[in-house]
Amino acid sequence: MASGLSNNGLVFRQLFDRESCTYTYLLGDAESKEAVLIDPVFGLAQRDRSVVDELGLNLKFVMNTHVHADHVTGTGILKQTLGKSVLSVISAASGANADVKLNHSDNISFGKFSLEVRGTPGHTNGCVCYVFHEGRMVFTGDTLLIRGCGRTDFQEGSAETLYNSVKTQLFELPEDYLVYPAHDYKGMTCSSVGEEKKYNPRLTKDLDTFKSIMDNLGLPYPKMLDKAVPANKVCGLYNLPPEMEEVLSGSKNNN
Ligand SMILES: N[C@@H](CCC(=O)N[C@@H](CSS)C(=O)NCC(=O)O)C(=O)O
Ligand SMILES: [Fe+2]
Repeated sequence: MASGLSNNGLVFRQLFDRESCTYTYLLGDAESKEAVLIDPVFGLAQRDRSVVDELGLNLKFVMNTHVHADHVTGTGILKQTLGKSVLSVISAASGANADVKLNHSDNISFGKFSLEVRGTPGHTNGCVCYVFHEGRMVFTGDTLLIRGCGRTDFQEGSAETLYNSVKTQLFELPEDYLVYPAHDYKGMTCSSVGEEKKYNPRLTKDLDTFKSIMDNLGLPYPKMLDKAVPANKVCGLYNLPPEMEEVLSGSKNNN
């Protein structure tokens, strides 16, 4: 195996979308070549596909942490271009369509590795985090951001539920576990459970203060909200904005 590609047999890449500031994560087993992709973005499906191909991996699962509101998922288009052996994955509680619908404490395996599913509602009802114990990492979606957390003012959001999810499901993990969120807006790439327990300006507060912070974030709604949520309930393949439909018909022609 070429050096620099893997660590203890793990292949790991953090990929970024400049438009929505979304992180997509590729995890693979260098031995069996099985891999998973977490939170892909529609417009970057070709990039993701190239990385997977160049590293000699075979995607087994394309997974989402939740129904995203700010971008269309790349799940459907990747499935369409890579074939039926690639399975889409999201939580059952999300209410979205997928090949595999996860529940709390399920496991997703790729080669000799596996991800533990933890239900972490609050940002949305169907949010889950993926804990990768072998790598001492957790993929937190929009539940826990670096020095922040997902907003709770749409998509069934509840500040109290999110607070309890973080405290019981994430802050109980070992402090050295690295935190990999679905977004960062300030150029940060990863954190750790210990750092967030100590420095997160929202989640170090008591519940009432947290609720008041969340009630006063004053964030504009994501520009894509009305288009992204319905599209993401069906793997990002239907009810797409016209410019994305064009990409999709292109991908069919290229098959
Ligand atoms: N400006 C962006 C949307 C930014 C935003 O609302 N981000 C979400 C995660 S995507 S659902 C969020 O929870 N942010 C929390 C925070 O504190 O920033 C756009 O228009 O797309
Ligand atoms: Fe979100």
